[in-house]
Amino acid sequence: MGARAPLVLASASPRRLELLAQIGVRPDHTAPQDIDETPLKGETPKRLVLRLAEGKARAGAAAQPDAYVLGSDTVVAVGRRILGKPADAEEAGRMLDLLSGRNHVVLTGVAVRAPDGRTASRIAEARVAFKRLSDEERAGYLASGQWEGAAGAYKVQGLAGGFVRGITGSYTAIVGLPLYETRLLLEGLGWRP
Ligand SMILES: Cc1cn([C@H]2C[C@H](O)[C@@H](COP(=O)(O)OP(=O)(O)OP(=O)(O)O)O2)c(=O)[nH]c1=O
Repeated sequence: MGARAPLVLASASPRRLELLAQIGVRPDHTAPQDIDETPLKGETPKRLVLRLAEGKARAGAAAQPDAYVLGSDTVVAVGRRILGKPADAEEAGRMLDLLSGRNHVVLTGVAVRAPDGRTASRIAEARVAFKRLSDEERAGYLASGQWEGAAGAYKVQGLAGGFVRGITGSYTAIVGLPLYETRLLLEGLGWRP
């Protein structure tokens, strides 16, 4: 047996590191990948999160081919719209207006590339019921700044937890890294801590 292969988390998200730590997985390092997250014309949310998760894993592997590389991507799908991270407070407000009083789906794609080049990926999702926001709640949430860096302009693990009436599916998919699927992928490709 050769030396143990390192694990690289191809992400800038501290939440993803925390989630991995929760199941005892500690990447040797993180390598954020700055890839274009714009959906292709007609692309479904599922295809988008898979493409981006695989793209992040592949880009990370280009820099470190001897490592296991983990990439993931989260979007919110409401009706036929796909919501990524808002660029500013104005866009965040528009996203909150779309979510207010409706159900939506959060999807996270996760991909692992092994040192031998095999890649495996999965999608996890959650259905989220969001309360109708009053003008005061909307303004207060925008002022909190917690919308920054979150798909759909909210973080269920913060103040917005108080807006969520119910969740069906994977909670960790909403926070950015579905732990069940991630564990299956790492184990399936032979990664060992
Ligand atoms: C809906 C929701 C999203 N999010 C976060 C998870 C993801 O980090 C983020 C979606 O953005 P992503 O583009 O998936 O990830 P990122 O930009 O944070 O990190 P990287 O691309 O480098 O891996 O939204 C929450 O933390 N809580 C929530 O309730």
